[in-house]
Amino acid sequence: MNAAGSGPRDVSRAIDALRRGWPIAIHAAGEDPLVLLAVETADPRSLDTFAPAGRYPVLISSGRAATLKLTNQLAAADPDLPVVVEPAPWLDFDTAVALADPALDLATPLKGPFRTEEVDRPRASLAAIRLARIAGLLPAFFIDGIDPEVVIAPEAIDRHQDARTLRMATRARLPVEGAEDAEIVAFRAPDSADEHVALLIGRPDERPPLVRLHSECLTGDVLGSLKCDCGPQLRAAIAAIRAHGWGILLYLRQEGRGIGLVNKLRAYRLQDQGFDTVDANTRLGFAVDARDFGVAARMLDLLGQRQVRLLTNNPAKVASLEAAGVAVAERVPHALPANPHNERYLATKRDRTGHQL
Ligand SMILES: Nc1nc2c(ncn2[C@@H]2O[C@H](COP(=O)(O)OP(=O)(O)OP(=O)(O)O)[C@@H](O)[C@H]2O)c(=O)[nH]1
Ligand SMILES: [Zn+2]
Repeated sequence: MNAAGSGPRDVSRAIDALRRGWPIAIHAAGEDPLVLLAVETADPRSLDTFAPAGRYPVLISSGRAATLKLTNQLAAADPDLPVVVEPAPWLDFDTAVALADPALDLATPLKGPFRTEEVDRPRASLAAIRLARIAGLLPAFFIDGIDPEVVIAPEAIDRHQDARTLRMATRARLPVEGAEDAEIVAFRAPDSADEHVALLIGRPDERPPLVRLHSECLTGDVLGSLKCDCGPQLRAAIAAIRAHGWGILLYLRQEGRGIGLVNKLRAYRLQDQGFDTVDANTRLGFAVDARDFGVAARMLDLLGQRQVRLLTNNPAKVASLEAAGVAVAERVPHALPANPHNERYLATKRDRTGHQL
């Protein structure tokens, strides 16, 4: 096996490989390499090439394992660690897909029984689950197959996600509805495809800016989805900043609270089956909120702002921005009227994720 790649570019290669259905390995210091093939992008042929002897344990996230009631054999295990499902004659490709993808949980009972074991390469396993999220894939892998070309270290993923590499790319005037004097500033990091933008509204004065951190929501922002409150919040933020006199709207490319568009739509499909927004994320195997507001702090820093008034109902956003070095002088509530389609979503945010609505 090649030496573990250490540059962030290797992470881009690893993400690309996983999305194409090619194996990669994660090699943490002091552990054996963990060879991975993403279940979502594998097919029976690539699995056969990956594991010619037909032995392929499956690595799934802790949340997914708990959903499938596969954690009870692991009494002493760390509840946050991913879980390995041991090979079994009935663990064929389709069954592995059913382990990975909750879409059919209610329709087809899972074959079994399955034996699970604690991961013996905890750092690489955690990094694998993280990488799946960054790649927008389901967090489940066939493991221990043939040596792949791309090998990365967990630290390379940290560096890949490091907000300090973000730079201003360009800026221009952008008159928008509700703020005709706005200016847009685009930010880019060398190793990430995410292009974040800031909308600067009004003329700075001695007061801290009114700031909104808006996480991308294609369905709400662009298509007018009524399932969430994003679209109205986006427009109301521009109006509130204008009314305050000046401020900044950060449009962060953190679709689906950081799990990506496809995984968010998978969560919506689970919500169609009756699960709420919190349980849907857990069933998929993700954290309830996978966002990192370090990017927002870095953007504010590059714009010369270290103290803000923050438009949000989410105290976790305030805490995470402060942890990243931006002082929040005041939290300004940003609640909008509910509609029949987002009533339950807003109630879940209030009751389960601490939103002050
Ligand atoms: N995973 C997932 N993401 C969702 C769902 N509904 C909306 N989102 C995403 O949640 C994000 C919107 O959250 P925000 O409005 O920025 O933040 P918040 O945590 O609700 O806090 P506020 O600042 O009070 O609005 C966007 O990235 C949406 O795509 C859902 O059901 N599941
Ligand atoms: Zn939304």
